[in-house]
Amino acid sequence: MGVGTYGYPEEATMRSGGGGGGYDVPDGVDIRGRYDGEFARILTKDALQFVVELQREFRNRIKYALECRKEAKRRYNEGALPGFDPATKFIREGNWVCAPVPEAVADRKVEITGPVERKMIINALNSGAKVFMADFEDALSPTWENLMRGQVNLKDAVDGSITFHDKARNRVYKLNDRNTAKLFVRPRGWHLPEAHIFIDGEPATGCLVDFGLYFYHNYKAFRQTQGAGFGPFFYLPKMETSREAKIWNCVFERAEKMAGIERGSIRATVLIETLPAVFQMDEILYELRDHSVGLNCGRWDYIFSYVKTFQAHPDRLLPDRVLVGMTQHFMRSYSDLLIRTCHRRGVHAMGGMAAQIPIRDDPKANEAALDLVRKDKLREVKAGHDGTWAAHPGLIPACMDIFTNNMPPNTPNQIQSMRREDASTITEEDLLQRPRGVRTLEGLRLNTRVGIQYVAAWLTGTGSVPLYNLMEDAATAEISRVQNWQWIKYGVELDGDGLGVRVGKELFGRVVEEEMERIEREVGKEKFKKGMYKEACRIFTRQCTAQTLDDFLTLDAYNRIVLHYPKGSSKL
Ligand SMILES: CC(=O)SCCNC(=O)CCNC(=O)[C@H](O)C(C)(C)COP(=O)(O)OP(=O)(O)OC[C@H]1O[C@@H](n2cnc3c(N)ncnc32)[C@H](O)[C@@H]1OP(=O)(O)O
Ligand SMILES: O=CC(=O)O
Ligand SMILES: [Mg+2]
Repeated sequence: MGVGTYGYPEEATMRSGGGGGGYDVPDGVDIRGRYDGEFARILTKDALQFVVELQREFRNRIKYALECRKEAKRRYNEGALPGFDPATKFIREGNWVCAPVPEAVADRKVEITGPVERKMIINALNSGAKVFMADFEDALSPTWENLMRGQVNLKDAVDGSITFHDKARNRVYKLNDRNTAKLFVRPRGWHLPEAHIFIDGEPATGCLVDFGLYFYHNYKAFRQTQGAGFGPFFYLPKMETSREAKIWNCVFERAEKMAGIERGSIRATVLIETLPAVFQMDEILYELRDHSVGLNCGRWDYIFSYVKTFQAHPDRLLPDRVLVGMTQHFMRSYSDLLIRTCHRRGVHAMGGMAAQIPIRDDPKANEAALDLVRKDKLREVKAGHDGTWAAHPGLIPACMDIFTNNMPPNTPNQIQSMRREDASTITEEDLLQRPRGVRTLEGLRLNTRVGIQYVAAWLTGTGSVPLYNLMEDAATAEISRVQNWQWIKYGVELDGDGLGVRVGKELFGRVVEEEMERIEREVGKEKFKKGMYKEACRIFTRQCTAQTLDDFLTLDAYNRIVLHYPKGSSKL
């Protein structure tokens, strides 16, 4: 059987036909995802028309921005280093500030994150965190079911009607009457297509679908109930340049015009999570200055991006993944410069995610994990961050205590009090400094064990998982993948365990075999057989041993989760 653009069977593509099997669509739209009465509440003709308008207006600029990424990659691969752009020095040195932070989101001491799953949305909004970042990105496997259910869930959450009945435990979940977290939504990155919705004969841009449908259905209720006249609020992932931020700014302006609301109503926090973007923080804020509520240290993707950017630089190999933390000089410099930049421009400097999660069955290990989280948060608040991320409700009290007790009393943030002028001396060399540490066989094994299990979960519709007592999502899995690739490509010596062995395809092949056996032992034969472990192993192994590094793990794996109507209703 032939394979279509995204690797799915052509037969399915051809049989899908226009009209999306029941959805009422505007001209130029072909819905190829499964029909569902609930999804039809979201995929209304008007909402789709808005997405179509965004797609038509911005598709060429998005394509151009992605071409620019390729061009930058070519330069880095030829030996260039990312750095500050002399042409935009006037922006970095100018005295402009962003629009004032809306009162509704002035206090962001702890933000919980999680996929747009129904029970988790309720738990997160009730969790006591100041903000909930509902995720279509790192924490979500973008199956048609997950995306559309996610939109339904968010709509119900914004209008306050969301409930969930856990039949197994006979427990009903609903929102607290008061003090629910403020909702931010993170759409996918620019690079991901939405292959279940075709517009003018090509897949829609994933993030325009996520943004467009959410905005269209929720802006009115959101501004009344959550934003005090502002919002909706967003997190924007994986950008590399201010050119990309400018597109988002125009998308926001377009949305505000469509809705007839004031310019600057929509607000967004940009994740600084690529190496090129750390040199563009002022420029990114400048483009979004009327729509900004700050920047966030997306530390996991940032580490991934360090490897990716330096894929052709064998002198910048990473040590074991567990050793690349926020105390490495390049990571600390990135966080310090982000704080200084944000506070100078009058917006939040948000911290990132500690990977530890509660360990239920081992109080001692649980206390040790909590201690690591506390240390990480203490470092963040003392450095000047205005808030941080928690992956699990069980971590919120500890994070909240640390941020509350280490900020000036009764202040929602430290934008004014922690200027961090000392960070103005941070240089390109500081931001690029090679991470220190050793490489071990256990590091290679752990990357492999975690990477395969993560991909297996992702292929079956789960985008964030607990593995070995840590939170794993697309960003952490990317580190495992690219680090293996880098070590194999350059035949690095494992210098940390006294073995002196060099990594090559043969050693990696043995590691994969042994780790697959271990995974089977750990998850049990039944689950192993029923799960997608073998498929995940094929994808992960191919990517780790490829001659040239794939840009994203999830772009390749996405081919495996696209299901076109009427080929078969969803198995996920
Ligand atoms: C790099 C980045 O981008 S980081 C941001 C993206 N990543 C994330 O958002 C990860 C979010 N966290 C999670 O997905 C989960 O916490 C995991 C997968 C790490 C752990 O999940 P589990 O082991 O299932 O958690 P656990 O069983 O301890 O959950 C206990 C309860 O807490 C709830 N819970 C756990 N995490 C969350 C969360 N992030 N938000 C809301 N509720 C949560 C569960 O729903 C469960 O509720 P219940 O008791 O009512 O049934
Ligand atoms: O999105 C957050 C990250 O660390 O990556
Ligand atoms: Mg990320």
